[in-house]
Amino acid sequence: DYSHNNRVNRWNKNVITYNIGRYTSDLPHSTVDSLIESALSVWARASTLTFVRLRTQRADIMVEFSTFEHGDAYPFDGSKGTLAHAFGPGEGIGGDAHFDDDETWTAGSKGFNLYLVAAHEFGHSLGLRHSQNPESLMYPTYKSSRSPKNSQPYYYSRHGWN
Ligand SMILES: CNC(=O)[C@@H](NC(=O)[C@H](CC(C)C)CN(O)C=O)C(C)(C)C
Ligand SMILES: [Ca+2]
Ligand SMILES: [Zn+2]
Ligand SMILES: [Zn+2]
Repeated sequence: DYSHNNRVNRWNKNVITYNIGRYTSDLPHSTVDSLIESALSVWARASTLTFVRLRTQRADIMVEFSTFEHGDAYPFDGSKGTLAHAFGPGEGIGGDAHFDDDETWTAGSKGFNLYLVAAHEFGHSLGLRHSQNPESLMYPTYKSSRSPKNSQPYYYSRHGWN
């Protein structure tokens, strides 16, 4: 299971902060910023959560691109294979989302679509596990064919958020 959940499985607040650290060189910073923001808005729409971006302070969700060994117990594996991972809600590394920068990150259908992968990772950052439903955003395998609109997480509408 790629969501390295710690024992807490929900944030105990509705305003979650995020901070984008090291960027990928595959895309302009502004494009990365907007794809990350769009991926978070998917979850904001499906819950009562609000996401606030911080620039200098440590945030609940630290977003970074890195390769191989990068300071946690889950080193990346070069091109292909694992694309990213994220930690369940909690202090410190809890909530953080890391993207393997040995992948080619795109805003379109080439390489790996950052919006789709980020939406999946932020699901873990909010405490969600994988779904066996191939149409779900939380399906464990990347599928570029998934159109963002029909992968709206129905989770909260069925289970509620708080
Ligand atoms: C193309 N490679 C894959 O499909 C790989 N899957 C992933 O990298 C998952 C992320 C995707 C679903 C965005 C890892 N994960 O669950 C993170 O939370 C493998 C299935 C090979 C592990
Ligand atoms: Ca990889
Ligand atoms: Zn996952
Ligand atoms: Zn990591």
